[in-house]
Amino acid sequence: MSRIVTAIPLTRAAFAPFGDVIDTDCDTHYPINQGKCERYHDLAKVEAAGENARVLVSIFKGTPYPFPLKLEMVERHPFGSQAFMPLSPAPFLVVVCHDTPNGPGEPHAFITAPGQGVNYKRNLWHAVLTPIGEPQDFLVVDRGGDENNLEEHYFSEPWQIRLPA
Ligand SMILES: NC(=O)N[C@@H](O)C(=O)O
Ligand code: NI
Repeated sequence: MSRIVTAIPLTRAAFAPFGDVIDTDCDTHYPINQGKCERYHDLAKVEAAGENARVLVSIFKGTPYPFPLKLEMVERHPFGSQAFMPLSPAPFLVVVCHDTPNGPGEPHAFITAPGQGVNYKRNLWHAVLTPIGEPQDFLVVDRGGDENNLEEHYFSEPWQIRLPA
């Protein structure tokens, strides 16, 4: 079986089983501040569970990866969601897997549009933050708390993730 996956453009519909797309292409927006600001409202479901759970807001300064990407590992966060919102208008790679009785299944790869972010559902298998071509900073919203919130899975054989032509 080929272990090559080519990324497709990120859309709300395609990503819905995995989490939320964070962008302004939505109908949940309305003016605030006497019309001087437009609020794009409630774009992602933030989950934070466990003892002393709280929501964290952080900045990740990501280093780009070479492509095609050699995907050896995916991870998940059993106690919370994780959102990545780029602070610069460049695409990045999103790779997610459904869980199976034998661990993560085949990777699904998406390339974001410039300015699009994602929110991974709680306990979703995903590749680590993967900028493309240049360093990129992200605002990250995820969970803090007492329990260990990181589980890693190393594939028996790596996958190759390609960018669209
Ligand atoms: N470990 C960490 O904070 N980052 C990862 O969860 C990631 O998804 O990049
Ligand atoms: Ni993560």
